[in-house]
Amino acid sequence: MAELHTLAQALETLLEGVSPVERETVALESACGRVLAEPIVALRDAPPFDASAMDGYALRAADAGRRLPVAQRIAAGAAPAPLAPGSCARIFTGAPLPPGADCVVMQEQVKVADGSAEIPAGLETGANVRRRGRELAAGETLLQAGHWLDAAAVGMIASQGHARVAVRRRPRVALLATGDELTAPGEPLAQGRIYDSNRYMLGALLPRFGFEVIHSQRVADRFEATADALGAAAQHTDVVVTSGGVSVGEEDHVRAAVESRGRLSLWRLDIRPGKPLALGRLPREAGGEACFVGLAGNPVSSFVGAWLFLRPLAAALLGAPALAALPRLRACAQFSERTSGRWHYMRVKLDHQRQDGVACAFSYPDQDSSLLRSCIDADALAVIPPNAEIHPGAMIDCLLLR
Ligand SMILES: Nc1nc2c(c(=O)[nH]1)N[C@H]1C(S)=C(S)[C@@H](COP(=O)(O)OP(=O)(O)OC[C@H]3O[C@@H](n4cnc5c(N)ncnc54)[C@H](O)[C@@H]3O)O[C@H]1N2
Ligand code: MOO
Repeated sequence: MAELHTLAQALETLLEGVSPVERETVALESACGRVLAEPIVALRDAPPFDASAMDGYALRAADAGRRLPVAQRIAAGAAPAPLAPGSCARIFTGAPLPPGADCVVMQEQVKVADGSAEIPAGLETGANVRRRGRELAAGETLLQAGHWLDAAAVGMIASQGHARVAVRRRPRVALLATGDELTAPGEPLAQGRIYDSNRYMLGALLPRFGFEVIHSQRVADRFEATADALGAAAQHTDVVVTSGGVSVGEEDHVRAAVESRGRLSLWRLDIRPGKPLALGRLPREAGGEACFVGLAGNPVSSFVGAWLFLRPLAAALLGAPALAALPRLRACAQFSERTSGRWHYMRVKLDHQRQDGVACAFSYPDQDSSLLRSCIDADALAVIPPNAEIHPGAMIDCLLLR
């Protein structure tokens, strides 16, 4: 029997020679979920001027404790005149402080009559003022290349006045589901057949990792059909992903098809689920190669394999090293498990409230790799070493599915 490879060996094989894809420029409105291709450097201080943090009155702190004439009214967006000593200005939240003023008092603390304001004593310089450059100084690096853009990052880029941003293009994937038993959802189900769920599950998961699924099809369990589909799928893609057909049965043609059209680099891992996972490369006629990832057909094997392999592959293709590894969390197991000679990746639900701030991990009761239901609501994979026995209360490593 062929040797079982470790996850680390497989990741090294998969990522060898993989470099980031080209860049493109996109409108900020569609930048969320994309990865920066170059750093964002602050063009200007943020805030760009000293601004009032309250609706109230701007003045010199040294003039506090007196009645001051209200010399001007400054709304947000205005360009104020200098403030003479011994006077104050009506001001609103977000409005620029007039030159000369150094603090703001909230209007609730001020009595106004006949055009002058009774200012309480004891105001400090800087009170209720958002200082220029408090958030960001011009020239400072706001975001590094490789940063995955979330809503906050998109907002910060907008706050610097950029309407477009340089990102990595989405790595392109072709998804092939092998299996004569597979029927497309929506079609009648004949005896002995099942609906194809992997192609839909993977088609939903991969865009979350940053991929663009440009091709998706079912492939019959025949060597020629599999080889032709693999060869064609590689031509315009960065990655070809298959599900099923990588095990040892006579109907499993994927490995032989990869060998005939490209090269198979590694097969079979010491993990459960996902043991028969296969990796390789498929050449493109125009030059270069597509990465090949053959996920085991059991739905959970495909799901777990995608998180363990396609997420780091996306990170490498996007030049986003921070996304390469799933975040780890120690949690307190609330279940028993005896592992085989393989590393088990159990689908668990975490409860962060349960035990003195320690997260508790609840496993789906039936961890068979055919049951995709075990992945619903799973927020982590509990990683249990080979030949181990886990009991409730044991502290275990979990990989967060995000
Ligand atoms: N004699 C052995 N048999 C098996 C071994 C082994 O080592 N020796 N390994 C088992 C393990 S572990 C797994 S995992 C599976 C994986 O096999 P394949 O990758 O070849 O997958 P298939 O045989 O094509 O399918 C397995 C299972 O999953 C269902 N499936 C496949 N594709 C889909 C899809 N798109 N949507 C929904 N369900 C799908 C398929 O109907 C099968 O039930 O092999 C074991 N056997
Ligand atoms: O590796 Mo299979 O994925 O155990 O069911």
